[in-house]
Amino acid sequence: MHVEGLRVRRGGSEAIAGLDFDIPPGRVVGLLGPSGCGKTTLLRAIMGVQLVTAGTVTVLGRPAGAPELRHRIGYAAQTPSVYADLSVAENLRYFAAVLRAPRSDPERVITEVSLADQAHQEVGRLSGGQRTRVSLAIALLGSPELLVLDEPTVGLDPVLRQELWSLFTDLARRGVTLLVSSHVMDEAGRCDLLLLMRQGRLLATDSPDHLRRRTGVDDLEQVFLRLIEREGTGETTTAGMASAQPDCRHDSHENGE
Ligand SMILES: Nc1ncnc2c1ncn2[C@@H]1O[C@H](COP(=O)(O)OP(=O)(O)OP(=O)(O)O)[C@@H](O)[C@H]1O
Repeated sequence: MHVEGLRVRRGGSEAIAGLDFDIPPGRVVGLLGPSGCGKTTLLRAIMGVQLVTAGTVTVLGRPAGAPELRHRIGYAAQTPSVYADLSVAENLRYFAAVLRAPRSDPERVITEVSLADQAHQEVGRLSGGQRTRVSLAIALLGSPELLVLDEPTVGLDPVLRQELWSLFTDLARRGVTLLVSSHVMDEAGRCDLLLLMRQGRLLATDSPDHLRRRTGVDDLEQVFLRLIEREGTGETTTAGMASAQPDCRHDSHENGE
């Protein structure tokens, strides 16, 4: 994925104020930053559903929003788009048919998001965290090459969060690229690469380990604060827009971008 000179205006102000970065395939990439910093807007631009003021977004070698990308990208928005009056399995079967995903996919993805026990429950009667997982399961249908997930772990207990992050790492090992937004810093440490955003700009694009080394602090929340301080003193330019470093690679990368 390649983003260059991206600018977006929303509600009369600049939600994205000039972004440039690359995401190599087969990584778990965390998009982190405070509420309102532009994470959802960036994800929408990557999905091709956001009007942009300037810049280009290239996804899997095609312009964002190109029709042929529909079957190659899985997207779970922050607000789950699922049918409340259908069961989990019925929702999955419906979306699998729309996406022409393999017939065995609903069962597979229900297990992957740990919803097997709720498969026959109406979605409207599930908890918020369970509904989010239905949305995530839909994004996994058809085994997409890129998964774009907007805050998929909100409302989940630590055990489920851990399970989902293991699933993300597993998928990346199989060559899937994951872009996952979160404002929970303890999740940042699980990513191969972090995009740290603030007020529509990137503070840094780097692996958690490099960021720790660069700032001299271990806790990623403190790393973020350090980078903000440095930005105030004009030091962040070196904190840079580098792509993923060699030591944050997974073993296999089947998908070229
Ligand atoms: N529908 C909208 N109309 C106008 N402005 C919007 C709209 N949605 C978001 N914005 C503005 O765009 C900016 C970026 O919002 P965005 O939703 O991308 O942030 P975010 O980082 O995803 O926040 P959160 O973590 O709270 O979801 C904010 O200033 C917000 O007020």
